Amino acid sequence: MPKAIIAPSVLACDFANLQAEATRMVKNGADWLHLDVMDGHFVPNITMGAPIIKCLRPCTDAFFDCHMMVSDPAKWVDDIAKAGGNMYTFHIEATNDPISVIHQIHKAGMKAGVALKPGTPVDVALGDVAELADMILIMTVEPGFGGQKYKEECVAKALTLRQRYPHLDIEVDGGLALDTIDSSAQAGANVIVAGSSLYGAPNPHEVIATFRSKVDEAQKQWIQ
Ligand SMILES: O=C(CO)[C@@H](O)[C@H](O)COP(=O)(O)O
Ligand SMILES: [Co+2]
Repeated sequence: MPKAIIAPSVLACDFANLQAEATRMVKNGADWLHLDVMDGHFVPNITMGAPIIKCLRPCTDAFFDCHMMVSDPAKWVDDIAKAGGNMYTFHIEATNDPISVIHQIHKAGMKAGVALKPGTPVDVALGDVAELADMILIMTVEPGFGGQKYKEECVAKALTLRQRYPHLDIEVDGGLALDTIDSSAQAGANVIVAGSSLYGAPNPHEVIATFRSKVDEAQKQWIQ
């Protein structure tokens, strides 16, 4: 059964101390690091790109979960692969040919994720996309900024996916915290991204452990 994977979003960290802030979460039990790449075009914000990911790569062995909020997903695949990205998750709204982008990502040696904005119906990810992708990301806020309010209505999409694809990694991203994790866990999401609720916590280790136990417990209902 898919196991809980906790992926702190470094978007909420002190970027002046990116190395220490990233490794701090790994020491606190994080499985992955979630790196939000924004191009100022697909979303109204600019964050980091391949040069920063490349600098961070020697600092940790953690799996780099690259969330690509970019208008041209095919354009950055090779750069992110060379920089040390492990998962390349692009937005389905940004391409007419998600299948060829998935193939390009695999050819570059990365896992392929496909992200859906809150207003995008889950139907676009069913069938070939879910069968070829390594992960589907259900956004629970509008992409572009950390610290937004969790949109609980989005988790119905995770439930649809989990019922059809018991082994698929399903990620949720946006507003995940101790008071919102339950609905995502119950809907079958197993990869939990959290920025503000982890970097703002006095005890990130406990928050990560709680996320993990809630997800692992909820996953038991889907498959043994
Ligand atoms: O992709 C995004 C925002 O576009 C996220 O990864 C956020 O960075 C999550 O931050 P919180 O909502 O947990 O503060
Ligand atoms: Co993200």
